[in-house]
Amino acid sequence: MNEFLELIRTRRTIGKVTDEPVPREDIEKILEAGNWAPSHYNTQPWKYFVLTGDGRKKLGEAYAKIALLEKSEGLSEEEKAALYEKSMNKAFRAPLVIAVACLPHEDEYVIGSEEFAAVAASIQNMLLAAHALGYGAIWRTGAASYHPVMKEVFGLGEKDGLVGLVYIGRSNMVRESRRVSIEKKTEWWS
Ligand SMILES: Cc1cc2nc3c(=O)[nH]c(=O)nc-3n(C[C@H](O)[C@H](O)[C@H](O)COP(=O)(O)O)c2cc1C
Repeated sequence: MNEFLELIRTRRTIGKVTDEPVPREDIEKILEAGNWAPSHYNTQPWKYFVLTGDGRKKLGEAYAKIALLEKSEGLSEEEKAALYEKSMNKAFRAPLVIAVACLPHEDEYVIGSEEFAAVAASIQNMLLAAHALGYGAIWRTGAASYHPVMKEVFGLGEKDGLVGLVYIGRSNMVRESRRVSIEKKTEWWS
């Protein structure tokens, strides 16, 4: 148990990883961890898109299309091409990208925000599993991940949404992180 608590404590957001491919059996372990997250009414509203190799191209094209739509005003053709390439490369920052979407259940008793909370729990499980397996991982979002183009690329419906793009790979990167003390975050009522 102490080991598990240590794992939670030592997980860090790692944005720089090598190109070394992640074996399928490790990917499946990470997905399995995600799939065991809790969800109200056990709706399990998550959907995973596993992007490796050229499978990352569609994500790159989405980043590039969004960048051109949002940032290309006033740019020369050469600058637009550079912006396209830079944005496309974002999808290739790790050998494995797992896009995690929330597909909220339609039943009227299901609360939409809880569905997204459940998917966040699923992502945290995946980050911990990746860390346990010795990988570096980062949960990325940013304006592009909520853009209609991104939704279209992943075939998401109106009420669905991308909750995170989880980039995973081997890394030697060491990062420190800080937390506000639990005393400042906690009221004890007894
Ligand atoms: C919803 C969400 C979105 C995030 N998006 C990004 C992101 O786009 N880029 C990034 O560098 N980190 C992103 N992060 C990671 C946070 O920056 C990171 O968790 C925080 O700085 C604390 O660092 P630690 O995870 O190493 O403790 C995101 C985290 C969450 C929960």
